[in-house]
Amino acid sequence: MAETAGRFGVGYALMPKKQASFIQPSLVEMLRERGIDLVKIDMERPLADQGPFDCVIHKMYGEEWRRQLEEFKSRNPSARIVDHPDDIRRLHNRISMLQVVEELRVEKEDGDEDEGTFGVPKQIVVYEEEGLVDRSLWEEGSLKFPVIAKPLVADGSAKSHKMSLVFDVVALGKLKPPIVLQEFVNHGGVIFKVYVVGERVVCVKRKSLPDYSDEKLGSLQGSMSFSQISNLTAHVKDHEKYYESMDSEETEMPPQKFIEKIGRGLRKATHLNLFNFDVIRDVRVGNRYLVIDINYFPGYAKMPSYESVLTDFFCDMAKKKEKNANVGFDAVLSDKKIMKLVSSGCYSEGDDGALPVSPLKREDENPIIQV
Ligand SMILES: Nc1ncnc2c1ncn2[C@@H]1O[C@H](COP(=O)(O)OP(=O)(O)OP(=O)(O)O)[C@@H](O)[C@H]1O
Ligand SMILES: O=P(O)(O)O[C@H]1[C@H](O)[C@H](O)[C@H](OP(=O)(O)O)[C@@H](OP(=O)(O)O)[C@@H]1O
Ligand SMILES: [Mg+2]
Ligand SMILES: [Mg+2]
Repeated sequence: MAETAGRFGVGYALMPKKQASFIQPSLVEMLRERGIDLVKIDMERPLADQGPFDCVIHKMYGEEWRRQLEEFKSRNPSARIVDHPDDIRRLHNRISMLQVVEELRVEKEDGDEDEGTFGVPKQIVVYEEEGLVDRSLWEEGSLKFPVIAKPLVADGSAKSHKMSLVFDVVALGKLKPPIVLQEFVNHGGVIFKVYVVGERVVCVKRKSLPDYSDEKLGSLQGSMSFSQISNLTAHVKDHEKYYESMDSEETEMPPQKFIEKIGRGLRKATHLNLFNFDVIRDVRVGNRYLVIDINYFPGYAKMPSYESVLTDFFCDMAKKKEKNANVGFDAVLSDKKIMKLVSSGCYSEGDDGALPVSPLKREDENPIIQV
């Protein structure tokens, strides 16, 4: 790797399809200009022998990979792992995935508009086939049809996205546990996909399943299968055009501050930096928002301005690294190093507090040790 002094190295471990969608030349170039080098990790060699990396990003699983990360971290304690397998694992089970939402509390601040409330749809998990025809589920009114049947395991496999909208008990009996039965909530045919990248929260609209009126339901039987209906899959080539069409969609966006508070609350609760969550607005209660899905390391390239959002994320990390490298030593960075930091592009003149120490500012305040 080229001269790394003053640069910030990011190693990535992604499956080929994910690498093709996420590591785009536009991202590599924008990062390079800001002093950040994206380097592919060779999965055939020990991670700890590669680098140097200030940060490792990944969407890989398995005990061997976890061991590699731990070995790398033990030899590079100041490097960041984004994100830790233990924190990602919670999202691989559709019950534990949404438990963090149920436990989340969001403070209403003075002056906040009436943002509404949030939660998750009613859902149960069925582990055995006999549980699928247990009349008590329906007689107590704990759930009502239609329900969405979702695989309990959300591990990124095609199988984990295979779902069905179930209209009656006969269709339930054909499902294969373990399975989550989640109440279908009419939401106006539009879903809000909320991308979180560190402190950044970006909400976009996507097409979703349509609403089902009572009379329509009266004529429906059995079930309807679908998969990744709100993902911008290959058939949507022109993302920009798609977003323009969705912008003209009259469904109102949720209050941005409210969504940001939920996104930042989930980030704090899960310790994750790279995820998105799907939100639907319950048409029965205009300002009731339900989180139905949380995804680790989603399709960021589908997010408008993904390059600059990801670049800001890595630049924030690079700034923190420089600050940490100097905190406690009252070090004064030489002008040369300051210039190198500024030239690396992650800092700009006048960044308030961005530079670890500013000799001019610090000298004004109090004598500090020269290094
Ligand atoms: N409780 C619900 N009520 C109404 N529609 C729902 C509900 N749950 C899911 N859907 C619809 O089904 C789609 C897929 O559900 P979900 O997002 O849970 O699946 P997924 O396979 O994890 O999707 P992704 O590609 O986002 O990972 C949603 O985008 C939405 O259109
Ligand atoms: O439209 P988005 O960005 O939400 O689509 C994502 C989807 O939400 C999941 O994150 C997928 O990952 P898995 O759950 O692991 O399958 C992403 O697939 P990927 O191949 O990009 O990782 C979708 O892009
Ligand atoms: Mg989803
Ligand atoms: Mg998902």
